[in-house]
Amino acid sequence: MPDAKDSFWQSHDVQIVVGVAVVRGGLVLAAYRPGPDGGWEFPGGKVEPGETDEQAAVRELREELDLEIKVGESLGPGVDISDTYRLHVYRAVIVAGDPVLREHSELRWFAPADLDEGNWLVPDRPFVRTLRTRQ
Ligand SMILES: Nc1nc2c([nH]c(=O)n2[C@H]2C[C@H](O)[C@@H](COP(=O)(O)OP(=O)(O)OP(=O)(O)O)O2)c(=O)[nH]1
Repeated sequence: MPDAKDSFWQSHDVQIVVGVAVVRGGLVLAAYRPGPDGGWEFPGGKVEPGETDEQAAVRELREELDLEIKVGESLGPGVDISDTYRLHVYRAVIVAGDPVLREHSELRWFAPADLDEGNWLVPDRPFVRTLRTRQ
């Protein structure tokens, strides 16, 4: 029998935020989210109703960076950002364009060995570790 806690979780919609680890020439693209809760993050954003993670990733990178990408493998299980948001991260390669700075304060290409998860948003850290150790 499900108890009250189970039915709460079952009825509770979790919204997915998709992050994209764009890899080019062995380097990973990081974007700096400004503000008091800022830090390095993967470009991306919230998946809209009716969209797949992949469609959201393509749309967000077009909007945020003017970049056309091809989405690849998932970097691992989703990580909770809060009670309502969960982060999914995928690898991607560039199909066309160069990243244009629009919404972040900085864009930087990191060699995997130089990735320091301590400077990243907390939910991103397991994915950053995966990139550093399994490039
Ligand atoms: N884009 C992105 N957001 C992340 C990452 N890690 C992480 O905790 N977040 C959080 C920050 C935000 O609270 C939330 C995503 O919000 P967002 O502002 O990027 O989403 P969005 O582009 O759809 O924008 P909006 O709904 O505010 O208009 O997820 C990450 O790697 N990339």
